[in-house]
Amino acid sequence: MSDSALLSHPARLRAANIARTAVCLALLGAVVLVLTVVFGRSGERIAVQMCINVAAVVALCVYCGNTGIVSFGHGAFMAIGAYVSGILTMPAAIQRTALPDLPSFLAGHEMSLWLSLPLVALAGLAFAALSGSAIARLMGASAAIASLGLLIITHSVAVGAREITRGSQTFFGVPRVVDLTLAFGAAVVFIILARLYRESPAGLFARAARDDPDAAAALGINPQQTRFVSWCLSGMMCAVAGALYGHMLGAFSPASFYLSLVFAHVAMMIVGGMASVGGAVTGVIGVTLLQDGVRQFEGGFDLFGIAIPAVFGLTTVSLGLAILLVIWLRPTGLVGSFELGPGAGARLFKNIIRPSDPAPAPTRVKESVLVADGLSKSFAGVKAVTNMSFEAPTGRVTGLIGPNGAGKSTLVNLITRQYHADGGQTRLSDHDLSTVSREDIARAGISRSFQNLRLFQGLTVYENVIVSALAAGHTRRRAAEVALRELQAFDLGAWAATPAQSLPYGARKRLEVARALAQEPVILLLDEPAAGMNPSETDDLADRLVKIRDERGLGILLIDHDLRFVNRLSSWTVVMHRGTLIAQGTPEDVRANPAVIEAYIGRGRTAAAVTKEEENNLKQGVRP
Ligand SMILES: Nc1ncnc2c1ncn2[C@@H]1O[C@H](COP(=O)(O)OP(=O)(O)OP(=O)(O)O)[C@@H](O)[C@H]1O
Repeated sequence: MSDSALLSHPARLRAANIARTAVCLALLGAVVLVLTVVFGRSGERIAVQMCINVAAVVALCVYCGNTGIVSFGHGAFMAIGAYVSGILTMPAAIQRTALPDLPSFLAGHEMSLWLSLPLVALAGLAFAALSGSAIARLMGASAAIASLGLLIITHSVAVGAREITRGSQTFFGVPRVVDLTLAFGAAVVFIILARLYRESPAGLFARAARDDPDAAAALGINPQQTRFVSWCLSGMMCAVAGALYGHMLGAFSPASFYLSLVFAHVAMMIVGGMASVGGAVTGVIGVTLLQDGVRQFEGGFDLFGIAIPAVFGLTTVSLGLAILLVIWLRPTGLVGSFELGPGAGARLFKNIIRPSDPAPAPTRVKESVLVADGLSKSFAGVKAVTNMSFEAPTGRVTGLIGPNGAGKSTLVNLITRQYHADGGQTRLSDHDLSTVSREDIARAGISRSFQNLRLFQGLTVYENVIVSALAAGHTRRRAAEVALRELQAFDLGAWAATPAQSLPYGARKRLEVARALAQEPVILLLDEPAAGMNPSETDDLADRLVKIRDERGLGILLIDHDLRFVNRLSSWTVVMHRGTLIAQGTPEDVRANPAVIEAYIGRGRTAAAVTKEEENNLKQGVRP
């Protein structure tokens, strides 16, 4: 493969990412310019506030956008940042009056803002690590409520710690050094940081775990760890944004960082769309302009000679209406799940991977054997799998068949440790896998597809595959090569920049197999990869899998109800019925086995009573 082809593909994606970041920056820059040129001093004041809000909401989105969890706790980090920086930068003379009982190690530092910011970031990080060790364990509504609890606790502590914060009284004397240049610069740095994190391996892992924690864990990604990393980075950035906010205000109290600020930021994030940095920026701009526009009319106005009286709370009501409207018309926010700019919806960068780009050569896996030894599992008395033993070596496709409810998927879930076995053992050659974590199964070289599609819906086709290669421990460059190879192997290159959720059904099924293969597994477990495909799509998938089996030498455990598909690929078939092994052998032997015929066709009849037509169907591999 030519170097230029290899280089051009990551380079094209990098260019698309830079262009998307530039779109965010240009959007903010244009609004700031218009505000300052058209409205002068008052416009500049709004622009400073807007830029600080952009920094805060983008920081909030680092957690919320990448994990899918709405946090109400980020006001706590902003408060910490503002108070830490306020204390460190306050002139000593004012400090003696304002905070006479301040502990001596905190007093009289008189630092510049620039010196205080790294300490603010450290304080934010330390608090985030402490709180994150608990909050990162939670998902969804529980995590959101826990974050609200964090906000309430921090607020109470701030009100109570009078020697340090002046309690609920105004904390004054903080140098007002934040001008438009500094606020805009901070917003730019925060946007770039958030974009870099979003596209980094850690950001991709977090987004994958957000979309499907089980599928992410099956790739070796630890969902809790990804939430912790996002929380820490987000908390640290929020603390810095809080410090800047404090230095913009000059005087504040714990109430300045409490519910009204938090809800305003969450509203901005929801209006714009929390899954993207562009969404955060758009939300802040939209809500700020709406609020400032409506505020002009709050004190009453004249409409064609009719005096409209003052409406108290008009700004809040309009914000509430905006949120309702957006949630109703566009639940994912104005920008949606994907970044603004080229690449979104695969419009401009449709052919990120051209069909003409040659794929790097696949590697042959080293010989191993997957051994299931006496595996059992019951669900509330239902024996799903009982004492199942079989082997699936590399270099062979092992078919695993059985009627509905036979226990095939449960068996795969036991091997991949999604379920914990009641008894028995799984080994990969000499490596005992019976007690390792789900993530370690992937690291041991076993990857899988799921019976029901479990793609990362908020990721593009390319991201779905590269995240798998990155999770397998490849460098970014190597992961890009592997992703390119798998996308080509499954004819998905033209859809590289398309959101996975927009693919046609057959392509989605192929993408799940491509994603599993990007781990370069020793053993691949395919749970009904052809389910729902039409005959030509099934044949096409079979051709691709045959090629992969021959080229790479990996072992495949193939489950499917389409016996023609299974028989075409596998040279050894394992048959389950009611959770137990009823036969195994070559496909021909298995087809002639009376127990198999009875399990499939008998339904209470004996093998002798099977009609000629039914027997022929089974022999030809027609789906029973
Ligand atoms: N999480 C679960 N909780 C309770 N029962 C379960 C669970 N998973 C599977 N079962 C039960 O275990 C038995 C085996 O189900 P399983 O899905 O493994 O069979 P299968 O062979 O994969 O079936 P199919 O071919 O229809 O997918 C069924 O009776 C099923 O209802």
